[in-house]
Amino acid sequence: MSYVSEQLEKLKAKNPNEPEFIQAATEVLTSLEPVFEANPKYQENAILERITEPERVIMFRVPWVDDNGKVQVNRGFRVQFNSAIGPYKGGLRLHPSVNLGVIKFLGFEQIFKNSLTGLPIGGGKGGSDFDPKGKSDNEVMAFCQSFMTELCKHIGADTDVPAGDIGTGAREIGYMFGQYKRIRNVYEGVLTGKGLNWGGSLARTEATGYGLLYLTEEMLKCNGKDINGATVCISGAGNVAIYATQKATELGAKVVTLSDSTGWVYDAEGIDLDAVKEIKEVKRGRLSEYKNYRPNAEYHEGKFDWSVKCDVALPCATQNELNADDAKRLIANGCYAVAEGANMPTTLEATKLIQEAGLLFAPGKAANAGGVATSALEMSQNSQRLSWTFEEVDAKLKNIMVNIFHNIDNAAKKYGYEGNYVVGANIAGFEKVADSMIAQGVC
Ligand SMILES: NC(=O)C1=CN([C@@H]2O[C@H](COP(=O)(O)OP(=O)(O)OC[C@H]3O[C@@H](n4cnc5c(N)ncnc54)[C@H](O)[C@@H]3O)[C@@H](O)[C@H]2O)C=CC1
Ligand SMILES: O=C(O)CCC(=O)C(=O)O
Repeated sequence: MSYVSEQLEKLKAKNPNEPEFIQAATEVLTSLEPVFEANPKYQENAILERITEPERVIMFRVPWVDDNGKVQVNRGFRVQFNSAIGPYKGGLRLHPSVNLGVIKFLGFEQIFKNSLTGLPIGGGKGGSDFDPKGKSDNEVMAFCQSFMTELCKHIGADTDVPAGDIGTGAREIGYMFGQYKRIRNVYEGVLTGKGLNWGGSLARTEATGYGLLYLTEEMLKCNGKDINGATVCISGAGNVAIYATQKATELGAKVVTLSDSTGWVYDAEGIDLDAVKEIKEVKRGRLSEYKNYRPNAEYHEGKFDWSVKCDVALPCATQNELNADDAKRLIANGCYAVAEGANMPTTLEATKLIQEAGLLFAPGKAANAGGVATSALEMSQNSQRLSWTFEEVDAKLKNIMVNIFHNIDNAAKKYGYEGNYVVGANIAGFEKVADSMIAQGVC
């Protein structure tokens, strides 16, 4: 058994109740086999043993009082995974499915993603099993204040800088920032995704979706295809999905689907984004309302099954939302590219099928890195006490995404895996972190 396989078996035995973390680690470690064979220094320095163990896990009680005066208790997490190349950086997920294994998978992915951006940010992630859906603003504020009352002891502008993720948007970041300032008495860039009046960056809201399209556009271009004129299926209807739809449409593509946790819409004439923004960003409603705006569109209850014919598929909702059966449908329908806007939306089996069928496949840690990259640009602006224009930030974002594509393409080629961007992303993200860990000694 190879050293890498042995480490993977040990990891599985050590973390038996964390399937998402094991899934993410399996993909990364398997990709790294050729790197470990060619570079004995990584094994000698026990890099795999160290990089798969978080530097710190913080798990805490989050008590708050609901609108009926009843005490509620949630569980909070922050996994500070790796600080070799910069302060921990990564979002906070608020969703009932959150547990330690989910946050560890997200934090682990974040190490390599953040490295790929070329910016000085380490990997971390956090969140809670709190569900903001159906809660009043007052209840969301009560939760966020309680959550930050503990979290504020462990973060800081040069230590760990959280941000949004599923369930954490501008409203939640605002409440958390207010509480941090109140307790710590410092005004600093401790969170990203802040409001524009109080330290936020222009284009951060759009960044993950826009970045996904910049990378997809480059990947298609380098493989003789064009986003202009393509039919695109997108899943999700949150921050990433909305701005991916916006940029895809701007680039001349037609987006025909979106989904949320209760159902999905198919609009053959192209998604009406104003309607979606109204439903999701203003009303915080369900996609079932879409038909009120577009009577000719179809609404289907349940999970989106990727059955709509498309050229390009962009899963932008959540982990493991694109399974083997979905992949078979995409392949049968002539789809030629999949790029992940969400974190790990494609199961390992589905990824294998997609790659074996010869479709282009851009993994999330590369394709959705535009969000965290722009967060790092927000941190730079906060440090400088300056604000850049939308055009400046957007131009930097585009440049970062194009560079990421070429770096992962080159890393894949270097190790004999041309066109395998999963392997390329894992290797390109890993080398910088691993070399920094070696330079910093055993820690
Ligand atoms: N917001 C950001 O900047 C970044 C987000 N991501 C990832 O993108 C994905 C989406 O995040 P956001 O758009 O920010 O979140 P969001 O909270 O704005 O939207 C999430 C969307 O996914 C849908 N969803 C959630 N669980 C689902 C389920 N079980 N089945 C079907 N749909 C489901 C929700 O209904 C919603 O439409 C997540 O995987 C997140 O980790 C990745 C990089 C950066
Ligand atoms: O902007 C950030 O720091 C959060 C980004 C994030 O959570 C992600 O890339 O999945």
